[in-house]
Amino acid sequence: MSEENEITKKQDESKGRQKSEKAAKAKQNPKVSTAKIAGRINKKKVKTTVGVLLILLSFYLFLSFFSYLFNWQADQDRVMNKSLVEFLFEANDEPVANWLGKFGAWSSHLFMYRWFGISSFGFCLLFLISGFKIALNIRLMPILKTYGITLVFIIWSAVFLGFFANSTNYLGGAFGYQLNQWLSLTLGGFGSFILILVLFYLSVIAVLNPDFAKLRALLKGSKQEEVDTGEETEPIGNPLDINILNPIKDEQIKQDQKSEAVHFNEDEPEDEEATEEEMPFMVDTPEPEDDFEISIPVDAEAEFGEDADFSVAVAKEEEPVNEDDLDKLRQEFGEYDPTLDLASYMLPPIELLNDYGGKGISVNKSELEENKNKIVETLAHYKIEIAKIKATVGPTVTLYEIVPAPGVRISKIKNLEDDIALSLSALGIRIIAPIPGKGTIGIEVPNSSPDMVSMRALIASEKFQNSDAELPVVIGKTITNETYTFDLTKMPHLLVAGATGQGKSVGLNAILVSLLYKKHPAQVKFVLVDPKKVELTLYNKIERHFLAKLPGEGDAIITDTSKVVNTLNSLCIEMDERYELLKEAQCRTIKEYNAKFIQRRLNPEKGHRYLPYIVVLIDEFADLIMTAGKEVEHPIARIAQLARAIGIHLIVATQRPSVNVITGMIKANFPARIAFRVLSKIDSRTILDASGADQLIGRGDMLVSTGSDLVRLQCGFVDTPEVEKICQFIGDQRAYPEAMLLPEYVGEGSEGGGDFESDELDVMFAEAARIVVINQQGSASLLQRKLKLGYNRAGRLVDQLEGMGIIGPFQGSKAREVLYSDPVALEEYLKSKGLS
Ligand SMILES: Nc1ncnc2c1ncn2[C@@H]1O[C@H](COP(=O)(O)OP(=O)(O)OP(=O)(O)O)[C@@H](O)[C@H]1O
Repeated sequence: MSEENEITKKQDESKGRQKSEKAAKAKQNPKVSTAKIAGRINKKKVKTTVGVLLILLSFYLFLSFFSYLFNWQADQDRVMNKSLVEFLFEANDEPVANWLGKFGAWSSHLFMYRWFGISSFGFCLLFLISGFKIALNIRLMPILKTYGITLVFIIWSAVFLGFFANSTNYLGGAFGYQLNQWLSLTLGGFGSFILILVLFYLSVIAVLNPDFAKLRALLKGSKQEEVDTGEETEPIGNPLDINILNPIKDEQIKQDQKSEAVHFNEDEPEDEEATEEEMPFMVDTPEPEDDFEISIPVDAEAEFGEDADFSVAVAKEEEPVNEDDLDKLRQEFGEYDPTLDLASYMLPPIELLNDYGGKGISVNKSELEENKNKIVETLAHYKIEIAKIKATVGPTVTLYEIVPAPGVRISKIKNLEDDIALSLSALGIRIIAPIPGKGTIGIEVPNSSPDMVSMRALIASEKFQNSDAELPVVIGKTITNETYTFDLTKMPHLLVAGATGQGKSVGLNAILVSLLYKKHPAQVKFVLVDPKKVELTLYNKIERHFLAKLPGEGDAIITDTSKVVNTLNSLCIEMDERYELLKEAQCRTIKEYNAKFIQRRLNPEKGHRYLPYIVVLIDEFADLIMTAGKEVEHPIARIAQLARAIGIHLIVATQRPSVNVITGMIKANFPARIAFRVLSKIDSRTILDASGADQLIGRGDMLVSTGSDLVRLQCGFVDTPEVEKICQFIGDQRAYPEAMLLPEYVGEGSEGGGDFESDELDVMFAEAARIVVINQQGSASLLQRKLKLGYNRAGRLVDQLEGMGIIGPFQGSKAREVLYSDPVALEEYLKSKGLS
């Protein structure tokens, strides 16, 4: 009891000291304190106030203008030629006729008579939309566009109406009337009228930018061909106007709040032998994030719809093109926009995610004090003196940063690492000696009541929303409560390990959800491998938007080992094809290639296409290696070695990070690794090349290694129902006709089928042979399409065509050679075999 009192007393004293010190500091440094005061003025409150005032002003002006239309004659004498002050404070006590009093009479006279006449009503609209945007972050209309159109309309209609006025009045206001007077002196009445009409025409062109090509085409009675997406075609906006990829961007995002240090015992030690009580000790308490506000503009679709119909069929309309023609194309159509096929696609709104950690980080001071004392005691036991100790409270773990007393060697502490951990004997203690980049030693101790980090807060964080990464991923929060994001393209592959139940699946969902919140279906595709058959099934709903699969496969999510082998080999073919395309385009990376394609500098007639990133996620890799061994290891190693430049990225997860699963070859190609809690030090070393993952506390506590440094994070939590809602939201939107098809891969067993007897041949053999020869292309996917066959039957037909000498053997990424160039010769051959 007395001990407790003493601690409380000390804390009070330290608080008192803290306050007086802060006051002293503020006096010494007035600049800092002014900045602090300014910081306290909540920007949001100022914005809300300004916005509400604008909305009220718009209603006030609207009513006063409206009243002016009926009462202007009654008030005009009193308002005429008076300044606001003169009018408000005139001796006359009689009320004015305007419904909104003297100020209403004066302001409506100003706008309607002295300025722009009746078109001044347009200002009410401008104040209203600005007010809504500033106060409530609601975009009633596209702001810039509305401003442009309204201001042009106000000026033009004032001039137009002024043309018909005999004196200054509320039609065109003084502006419209005077301008007309001057114009008719300069150009004459008729000339002015023509000029006004010309101005109208120019304004329409400048503001609305109508599509004259389409008008011309309509007049000629010919319609442009429209892009065939296999579904109902929607009006497609001008690609240059579209910014559907970042609907959250200009929404208000609350920033991560910076850590604020709470100091205990801030006095510097008076003598070298600082006692335990006098030890300088600070606690860093990262403040919880405010409730974030985020809304997705619901009018995104409407905006695109407003634009002129933009039907692009570049490849079909133009003959094979050279560079000059491509330039012409670019000028005519603007840049290519890969998202146009699904122009109305909307990113999932943040409301689909739950807010778990709303209350923020809780600090238990007595727990902190207790842990600090234990650390100091333990170190004293090993004769290690401490100059300073500081605690940073994170969501699940508190980091005690120790500055050893002068003369104490860090290596001494490092050598005693295990003993110290044993003495502190708390679960999940990790010692970092020294903390890289600092001369301090870190001891991480789990909090007794950990806080959850919700995915919602991570997605809404400024860092993620403003990330310009190609494949941005937000996965968790660091110990200092900072949001941790990374670009998957830079990793460029990820190895994820963790014992069962430690948060691996949640982590994988967090990665996928991050990408779904930032990317359009045209930009990224997922290949999902789920041998457990239950973890990833939720993503079935987004098959036609985001998934890629082998031709002829029913389900896009792969659960069968043999299909994994085929898919990985197919990805190798895709990789080779992409390298070929990059080589032809003289680009080094997919980013450069796509940029060139968007600028229409690559010819689709030559096989160039926009290349989406492909993220391959393999859950339970150990299971695969056990069943398929080298068959999967080989293509995975190939992709891992080569695929970074062409946009294929692997995320491989496993429960058992043993050396026969994570082999040297795999490890060498996966520099970035994520470890959730594992069961042994050996597992930790296998995955991270360092211990530490065995000391994590589970439930999303994890270590991320990016080659050079190791960061401890608390993984963002996203529950299955949330993922389901996100997939449902995406799945309900318009989709591509089918999942992205990967290149066809015919397994080794089915190569070089040998000769066939004619009664063994498929009944569609002759038909298939004709299709192959007419198209001069020997592929199963062609037969599948033309004959509407399943993948297996088309594959068998290809074998038979090869066996009968109509097409050549399988050549990896290249199409098979067709050995008959002439349909007549083929018919003769078929006749000779009795097949025609
Ligand atoms: N980031 C997190 N924050 C809070 N709790 C978490 C977090 N991640 C996981 N958990 C808790 O741990 C439980 C197990 O997580 P998860 O299903 O991801 O484990 P797992 O490692 O994938 O297990 P398995 O390999 O058996 O599927 C979750 O149901 C949840 O209660």
